[in-house]
Amino acid sequence: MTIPIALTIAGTDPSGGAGIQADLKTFHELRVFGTSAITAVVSQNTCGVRSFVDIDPALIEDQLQAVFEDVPPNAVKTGMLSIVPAIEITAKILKQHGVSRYVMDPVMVAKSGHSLLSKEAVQSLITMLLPLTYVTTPNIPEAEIMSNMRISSLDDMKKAARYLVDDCGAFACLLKGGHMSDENAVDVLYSEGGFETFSSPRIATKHTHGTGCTLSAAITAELAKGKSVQSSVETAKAYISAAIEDSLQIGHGNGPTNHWAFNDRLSNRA
Ligand SMILES: Nc1ncnc2c1ncn2[C@@H]1O[C@H](COP(=O)(O)OP(=O)(O)O)[C@@H](O)[C@H]1O
Ligand SMILES: Cc1ncc(COP(=O)(O)OP(=O)(O)O)c(N)n1
Repeated sequence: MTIPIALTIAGTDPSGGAGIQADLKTFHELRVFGTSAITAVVSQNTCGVRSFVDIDPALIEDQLQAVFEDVPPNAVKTGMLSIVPAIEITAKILKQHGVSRYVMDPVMVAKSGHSLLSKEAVQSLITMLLPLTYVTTPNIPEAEIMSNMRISSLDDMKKAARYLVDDCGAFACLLKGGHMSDENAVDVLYSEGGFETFSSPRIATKHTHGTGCTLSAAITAELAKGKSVQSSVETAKAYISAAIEDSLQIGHGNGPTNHWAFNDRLSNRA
């Protein structure tokens, strides 16, 4: 039996809702062997980010080489990269190992408002990593910064997604609509010259900590199994929708999503 392996390169969340912790839970639930390289140790919980320390770039590189030499991943995702050297090293390793199934979640600011990416690093994300990206998953504020466009409608989302692919070199862009206020949460996928939308009822809850991390990890897990971009996004959208619908009232702030919900629904259907 071939075991699909996914790698997440990201920061931590000791309270378990976002970052590396959310990614590994998602890989596990989708039956993919999860590996990780830590870029920053972040002190945060459901109430917000308190502080973080960037990991020495040489140690990020060493973690990545340790994974690639021993348990080479079928797909890779990045979350919080925070500083330019972390981006440079990631780009170098992705190229060195010929990684094609790479998902870039351009993490910039946590929901609590704390910046997780330095200002200088935004441009490096665009010039060094977007051209290597198979699927990028910006939310609306991230897509506005990356495309330098104002996004307030579905048409604007389409324009920005097209720009990140046609002008910046990603293979596909899933622009997430979680920050809009429509009745449905609509995400727009642009790839190979075509658009597809993925819609789910907007759930009235404040417990959405880690939704972006979880969605991009689910896409990565499905890509690691060899699924197409469209199929991976479809499964990931079902995973995050169930996880938000059954989200957990843990902690005093924005609680985490529920990683059991997707498989619970599948087993109830069986
Ligand atoms: N209240 C909600 N109800 C249903 N789906 C949501 C809700 N909020 C976000 N989503 C979905 O969760 C995923 C993450 O979206 P978003 O919140 O935009 O990302 P981020 O966490 O990076 O800010 C997307 O698929 C989005 O459509
Ligand atoms: C270490 C780390 N990485 C990313 C995030 C942002 O996660 P996201 O899924 O966008 O969820 P919120 O934090 O915005 O709720 C993070 N918080 N920590």
